[in-house]
Amino acid sequence: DAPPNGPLQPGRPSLGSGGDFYDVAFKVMLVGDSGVGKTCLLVRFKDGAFLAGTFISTVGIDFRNKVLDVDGVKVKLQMWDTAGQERFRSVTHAYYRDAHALLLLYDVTNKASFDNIQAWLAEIHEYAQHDVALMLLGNKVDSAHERVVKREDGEKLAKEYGLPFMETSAKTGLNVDLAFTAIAKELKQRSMKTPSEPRFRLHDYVKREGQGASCCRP
Ligand SMILES: Nc1nc2c(ncn2[C@@H]2O[C@H](COP(=O)(O)OP(=O)(O)OP(=O)(O)O)[C@@H](O)[C@H]2O)c(=O)[nH]1
Ligand SMILES: [Mg+2]
Repeated sequence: DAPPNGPLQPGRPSLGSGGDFYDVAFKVMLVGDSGVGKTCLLVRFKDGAFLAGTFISTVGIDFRNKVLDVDGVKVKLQMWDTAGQERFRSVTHAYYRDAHALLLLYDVTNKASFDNIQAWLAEIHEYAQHDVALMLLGNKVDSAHERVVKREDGEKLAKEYGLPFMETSAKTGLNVDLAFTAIAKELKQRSMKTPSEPRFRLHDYVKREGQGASCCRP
């Protein structure tokens, strides 16, 4: 139900089919290995809750909407929660093309999910728009004892590919709102033709606002 993302018309919000008013809408897709916490991250952001207990793997693709107020502009994020399982890959490939932003997740307690990031990036390169807004997230940082991927490893990989990076926890909520807000700010800025406004810098914003281990480094 998202309208085409034409120029903003403040004061003339669109009415979504769910009865939600918004000025501009974007599609954000979550990708990464099965079990890294994509669905939990989305549920945490949307409902402020954590899905503990039995892991229910996503089948195909799922949708959730949320309207955010970004500096006085109502930004609707239509969020696509993809299945990480290999057997659904052909289903999710079809959605990449329409995504304005991608959140690429790995699980800091699962080395394989981190090692697979490069394969995910290759897939993104193949199927997504070349200018898609992309952010790397290392999830489950609440599980300190099970951690096998160091924060520095995530930072290094992100730097190598020029990606903004944060560690998150769907369980505690750490940096979850921030990740989606940062993406919304970036997309809003890109869609607005106001050269007078200082350019929003996703990298700097995430670095400045992100919480976590950065507090403890020298
Ligand atoms: N400790 C901890 N557990 C988490 C976190 N996020 C998710 N989990 C757990 O990890 C498991 C997988 O989470 P999901 O969100 O369903 O994973 P997914 O990436 O959507 O997996 P697929 O749908 O198969 O692609 C569940 O048992 C969650 O409870 C987190 O931040 N911390
Ligand atoms: Mg899922």
